[in-house]
Amino acid sequence: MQAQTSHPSKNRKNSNYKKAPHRLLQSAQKLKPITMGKVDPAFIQEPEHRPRISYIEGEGFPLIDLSPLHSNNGSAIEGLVKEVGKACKEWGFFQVINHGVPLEKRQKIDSDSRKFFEQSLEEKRKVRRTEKLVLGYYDTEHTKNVRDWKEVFDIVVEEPGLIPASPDPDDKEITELYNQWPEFLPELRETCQDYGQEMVKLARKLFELIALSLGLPADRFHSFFKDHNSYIRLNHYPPCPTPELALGVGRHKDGGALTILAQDDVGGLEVKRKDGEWVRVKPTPDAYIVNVGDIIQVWSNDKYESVEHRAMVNPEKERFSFPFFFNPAHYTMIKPLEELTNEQNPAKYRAYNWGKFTASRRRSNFQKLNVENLQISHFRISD
Ligand SMILES: O=C(O)CCC(=O)C(=O)O
Ligand SMILES: [Fe+2]
Repeated sequence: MQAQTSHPSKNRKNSNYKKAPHRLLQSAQKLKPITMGKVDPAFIQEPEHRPRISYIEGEGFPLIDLSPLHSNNGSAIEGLVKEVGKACKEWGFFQVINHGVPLEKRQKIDSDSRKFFEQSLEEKRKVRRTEKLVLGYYDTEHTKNVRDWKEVFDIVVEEPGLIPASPDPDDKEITELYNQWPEFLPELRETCQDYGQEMVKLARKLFELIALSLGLPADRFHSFFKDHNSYIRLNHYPPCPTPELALGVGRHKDGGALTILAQDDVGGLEVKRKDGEWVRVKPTPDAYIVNVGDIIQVWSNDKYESVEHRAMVNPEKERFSFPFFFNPAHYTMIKPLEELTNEQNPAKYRAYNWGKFTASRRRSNFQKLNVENLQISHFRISD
């Protein structure tokens, strides 16, 4: 299937929001967003970043059938590699079907997440994230200093997760990260572990396709992920009475290597197309949404770019999504691959340490800093 860019006005749709019923207002109040009849200003986006209630559905958004991976048909695989390369270059995002992840694993994480988030705040806060315990439940995340209309639960796929204790380059201490599991839902542990293993398998296959699409050997990236530092996030976006002012997740790029997202059938993910338009990714049953993270951008020396995205909220329906963030080992130095640079196309980035990069990002989760959090652009070599 081809990635096409069609004219935005052709795909414009009205989502026809109705007034939020009182009952839903109450459920949204669990996040305590409404003070004195007004939405807490912490959630309100600057006017230029507010979502549009009428949106463009990205009809040209690439949908890639991975079935050739399960056959031994060389020319079909070649076609697939081309499709992946084109999608990475033109969108930085694509959906995959026939990916080999058993549907039951996805259904299980979906149903367990629903059970988890419907518990009282008091129960969920028993497994809440703190500065020391950085995994678990969290409902006050901010993206670019505006609060997100969501609650999340974070899990590392391989335990213990290892990250530097601080962003300070001279501090060699490594922190071990352990998952926190809720007592009221003991099966969540196995569900997430199983799902995580499936995601790792899929991510490795996708990396083989990405490597081939860059003219590299299929296994070129594998060694970076030997001690991978990947995690799963369960996202719950409650109904929001003012979806025109707030976002479930504010605009951002993913800092890791590759993200694989499962979204439910409500929809809300928007991707910034290369022409600058925000387009909505239409939910496709049992498809996964894949996006290039900042690390692929650096490895490929900007051939594939990490793209901004955000999640809209809905006045009537709650929404769930489950991103899997595939990240290399903390000790990995990220820099443009030598095979992809030469005199005409010199490296555009200085090498940086992945663990220190995440440690710096984590610190800004807990302290309101006046500076922008660390970005790959800070390592860009000026022309
Ligand atoms: O929920 C979504 O659709 C997007 C979530 C996302 O981008 C993230 O958690 O990084
Ligand atoms: Fe994201």
